[in-house]
Amino acid sequence: MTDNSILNATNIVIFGATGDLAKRKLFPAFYNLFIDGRMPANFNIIALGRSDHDHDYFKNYIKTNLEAFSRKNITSDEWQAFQPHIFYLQHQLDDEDSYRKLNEKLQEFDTDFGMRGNRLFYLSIGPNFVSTISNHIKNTSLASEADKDRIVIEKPFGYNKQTAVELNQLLSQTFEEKQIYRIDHYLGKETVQNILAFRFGNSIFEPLWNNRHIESVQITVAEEVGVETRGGFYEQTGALRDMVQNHLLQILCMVAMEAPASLESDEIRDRKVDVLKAIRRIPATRVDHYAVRGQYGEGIINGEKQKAYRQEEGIAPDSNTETFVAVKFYLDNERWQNVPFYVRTGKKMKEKHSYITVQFRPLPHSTFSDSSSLLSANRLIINIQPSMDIRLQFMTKKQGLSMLLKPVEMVFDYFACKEDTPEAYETLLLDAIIGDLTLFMRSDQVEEAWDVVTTIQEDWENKKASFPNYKAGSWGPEESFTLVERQGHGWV
Ligand SMILES: NC(=O)C1=CN([C@@H]2O[C@H](COP(=O)(O)OP(=O)(O)OC[C@H]3O[C@@H](n4cnc5c(N)ncnc54)[C@H](OP(=O)(O)O)[C@@H]3O)[C@@H](O)[C@H]2O)C=CC1
Ligand SMILES: O=C1O[C@H](COP(=O)(O)O)[C@@H](O)[C@H](O)[C@H]1O
Repeated sequence: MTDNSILNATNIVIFGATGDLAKRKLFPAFYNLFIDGRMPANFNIIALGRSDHDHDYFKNYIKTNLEAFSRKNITSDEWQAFQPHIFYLQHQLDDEDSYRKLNEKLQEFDTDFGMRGNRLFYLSIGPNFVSTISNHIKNTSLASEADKDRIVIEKPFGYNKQTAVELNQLLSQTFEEKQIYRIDHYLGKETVQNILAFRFGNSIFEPLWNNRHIESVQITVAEEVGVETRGGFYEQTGALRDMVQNHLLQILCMVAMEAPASLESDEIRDRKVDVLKAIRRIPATRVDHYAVRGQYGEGIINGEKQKAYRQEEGIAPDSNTETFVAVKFYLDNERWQNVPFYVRTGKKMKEKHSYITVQFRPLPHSTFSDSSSLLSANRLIINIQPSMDIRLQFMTKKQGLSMLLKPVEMVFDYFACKEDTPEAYETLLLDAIIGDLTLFMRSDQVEEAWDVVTTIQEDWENKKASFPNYKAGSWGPEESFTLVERQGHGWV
C-alpha cells in the first residue's frame, strides 16, 4: 500500500467536471481513495465548468452524486473532511484568460502547500477539445515541470489512426511521453489486472499457453445498457471505436502477450505492442469474412420492452452506427499461429457479462470409449464482470460403480475473499497521482490498435448496413454465430 504521506502535494484539475464521467466515476473514485487514506496528505480538486455555479451549489451536486455512485457509503464526518478539497472554477475552454485565472488559483494553492505541488490535468471531455486545451496549457505554461505535471486523456484517443497520430504529435509539443496518461479503464479492473498475475505468477498454465494446447480464445464484453444519455457521442463513435479498438484489444493483449522481464511500465507496454503488431491485418476485401456488425432493434430485457437504437435520443432514424461487433483475429507469431481469437461486444444484449474463454484442444485419443463418458475438452473461463471469478473445467469420475466421467469446475471467486475490490478508476487515478504509467496506453500502443481496426472502419463507413439486425435482449446478429461456427466453434 502506498504511504500517502510520501505522495507529493497535488492539484488535480478536472476539465469537464460537470459531465457524466466526472459525476459517476471520477469524484466517487477520489472520495473512496480519500477515505481509504490513499490521497496525498495535501491535495485540491479544481473542478472546471462553463456554468457560473457557486461552491456550495457544486459541492452539494457532488455529494448527491456520491450518494448515488460511490462504492462506499457517505458518512457525514467523512464528507466534511473531503469537501474542503473541492473548488469549482468557471472556465471557458477556448479562452486564454480562463487559463491565466486557473494558473493564479494553482499558484495560490502552491503557496498554501508551501511548495510547487504536482499538477494532474484530467481531460474528462470530448476528444475534439484535447488540442485546444493542450495548446492553452502550453501557452500559459501551466505544465512547466515535466517531473511533476501530468495529463490524463480519456478515450477515444482520436477517431482513427491518422487523427491519433496527429494528436500524439500535438501533445508532444507540450508534454513528454512520460507525462501523458491515456486512459483505458478496463486496464484498471481488478479481474483484468489479474490476468497478468494468473499467467505469470503460476508455473502450471504457461507451458500450456500456446497453439499446441489452445484451440481458440473468446473475449466477450456484453452490456445490457444502451446508449443512455450519450446518443450524440455514440452516434459518431459506434462499438468498434468505443469498445473494440481499446478495451477488447487491450484484454486480448493481456491474454496473448509474452512474459515481461519485469513489471517496469515500458517493459509491459512493449510486450503489448508486440501483440498488436502480430495481429494479422484484415484485408480490405475480406472484412465481411472476419467481422460482423449489428445494431439493436426493439426487444425485451428482464421483462421490459426496449426501444430500438434508431428510436433513442440523438440518433438518426436511418443510422448506420453499429452497436454490436464480432471479429475473428489471428496472430502471426510462433505462440499463436492458427489460433482464432474471437472478440465480440454489444449494447442491449441479453445480460451484462464480460468474460474470456480459453478453449483447450481435445485429447488426441479417448481411453473412455463408453458413450456416456463423452469427454468435454478443458476450458478456462475468466469472468471479468459482474461475476468475478476464474473457472477451470475438467473431467472427473462420476461417483458410482462404473468408470463414467462428468465435467466439473474448479472455481476461484473474488467475492469469497471478502476483500473490498476497488473500482477501476480508483486504481487508475491513484496510479496517475503516483506516476505509474503501466496501466496507461503509450502512443505507439494506441496507434497500433487503430491500425488493427482500420480496414474494418473504412469498409463499414463506405457501406450501408441493413440495420437493425438483432433484437434488444438477444446475443447479437445471426452472422456472429456463423462467424465462429464456420470454424467448428461456438460462442460459450
Ligand atoms: N461517461 C462515461 O461513462 C465515459 C466517458 N468517457 C469519455 O470521457 C469524456 C467525457 O465524457 P462525458 O462526461 O460522458 O461527457 P458529457 O457530455 O457528460 O460531459 C462533457 C463535459 O464537457 C463540458 N463541455 C462540453 N462542451 C463544452 C464546451 N464547448 N466548452 C466547455 N465545456 C464543454 C461539459 O460542460 P457543461 O456541463 O458546461 O456542458 C461537461 O462538463 C469523453 O471523452 C468520453 O468519451 C470514457 C469512458 C466512459
Ligand atoms: O468505455 C466505455 O465503457 C462502458 C462500459 O464500461 P463498463 O466498465 O461498465 O463495462 C461503455 O458502456 C461505454 O459505451 C464505453 O464508452
